Amino acid sequence: MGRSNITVNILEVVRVRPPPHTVSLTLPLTFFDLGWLKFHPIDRVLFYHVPELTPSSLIPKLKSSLSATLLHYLPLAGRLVWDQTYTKPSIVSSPDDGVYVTVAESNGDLSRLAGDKPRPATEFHPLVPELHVSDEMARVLAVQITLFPNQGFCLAVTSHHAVLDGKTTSMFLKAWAHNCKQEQECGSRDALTYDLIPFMDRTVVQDPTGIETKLLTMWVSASNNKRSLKLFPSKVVGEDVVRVTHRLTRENIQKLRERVVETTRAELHLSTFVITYAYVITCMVKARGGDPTRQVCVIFASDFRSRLNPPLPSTYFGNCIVGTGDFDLKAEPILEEGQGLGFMSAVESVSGWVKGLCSENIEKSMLSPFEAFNRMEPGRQVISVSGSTRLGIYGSDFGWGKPVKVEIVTIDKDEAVSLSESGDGTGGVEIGVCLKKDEMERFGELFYLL
Ligand SMILES: CC(C)(COP(=O)(O)OP(=O)(O)OC[C@H]1O[C@@H](n2cnc3c(N)ncnc32)[C@H](O)[C@@H]1OP(=O)(O)O)[C@@H](O)C(=O)NCCC(=O)NCCSC(=O)CC(=O)O
Repeated sequence: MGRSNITVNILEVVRVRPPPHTVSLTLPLTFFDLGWLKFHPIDRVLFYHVPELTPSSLIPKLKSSLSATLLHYLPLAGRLVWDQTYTKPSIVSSPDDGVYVTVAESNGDLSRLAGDKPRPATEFHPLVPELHVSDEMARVLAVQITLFPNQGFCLAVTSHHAVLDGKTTSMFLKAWAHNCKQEQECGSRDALTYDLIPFMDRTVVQDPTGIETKLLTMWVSASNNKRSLKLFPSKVVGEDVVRVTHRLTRENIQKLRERVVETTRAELHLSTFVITYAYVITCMVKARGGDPTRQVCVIFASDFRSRLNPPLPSTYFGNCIVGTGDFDLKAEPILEEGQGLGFMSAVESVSGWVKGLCSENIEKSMLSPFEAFNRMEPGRQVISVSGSTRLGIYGSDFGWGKPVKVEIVTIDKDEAVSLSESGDGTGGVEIGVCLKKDEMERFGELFYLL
């Protein structure tokens, strides 16, 4: 693979504001948001293949449609603030705020970057913008547009995880894409459809047991009794880490599902997500190998909008996700050889976690990571999911067609895998994986044994 000679030159950094006369806004964080306060931002890159595109036809349209979209998504133009006199952080947005947009140009090969084959993980880093974060203030969203002359462009969105979950980010991207496409096709914009207009009333989030206060106490004590928005330090991604996209077709998933049904009479939840994640966990644990008595941390986030009683609107803006899984899962049953025993064990675990999702467990799920991550031995394998199989991210057509590929860049920081519905709309799943090269080779060999 060799060292990369891709260059990315920054042409400009501009602040895109909402339309004039927009009001100021303050939106407090809820306990769902607070759980993610110090987690690294999520960097997504959407690649578009448009060889005939010129910068003058792309950049002004993306900027003006972003401005129009911010009218509905005002918190994204703003800042997260937490000074020493506020009990909890809030998002504030004033008319002078805006989203920083970086415009860049690259000599890279878009088809290769947007392909599936092994690529150095670090090659994606110059494509994503920085999100400014200090003790008192954090930007909420940053955007980078990188042009690949005669090939197309990529759009990177870096979002603060205490403000946006996957559902909110995908809703915003679809709204922005809708506005941009309309502007090109009709020279004007239709109103956003109901499903793209965010619902911002925070009073619908109930917290009868005071999860918010407990989380705030933990964050303050984790920062030497200071109120600080500083993020946890991120792991440096080595040059030996590669990014690969693996795919399961709808038929592959069905074949795996039948294998489970033939093996057990247990009533399992055999959704696309359960089969896919169990398969990925099996390959990850086997690719790492090692001491069979070791423990593995396996987690994923679930969307609780429809799981709360009463449910929240599906368009609720902010985080409404809860982490689930097992911090101390035994590797041994997953490492079992023969008759797909390891896979069966992983399916039973993931199925059990999904079936067990209920609002009564929210407090435990929100608070337990603090204790668990403090006591885990260094180097424990941690498997987690970024994105999801039903966010519809490939629907983000800004007027130049659907993205040819979407990557979640930040999975390389914490050995997460990214999941998304396959871009071709055939019901398969795309799985983004970042591992050291030798471990990735073992993962690939196991994955394609199917
Ligand atoms: C917990 C889950 C992952 C479990 O998924 P499952 O698919 O197993 O379970 P489920 O009950 O939702 O769906 C089971 C079956 O119901 C049907 N079904 C359910 N919802 C559907 C929908 N919207 N459209 C079509 N079918 C649907 C399907 O037939 C599916 O089976 P079948 O699948 O076989 O057709 C999911 O419910 C969930 O919450 N997903 C969203 C997670 C999320 O938001 N992640 C992002 C975290 S934030 C993050 O990571 C950062 C970021 O992204 O920026």
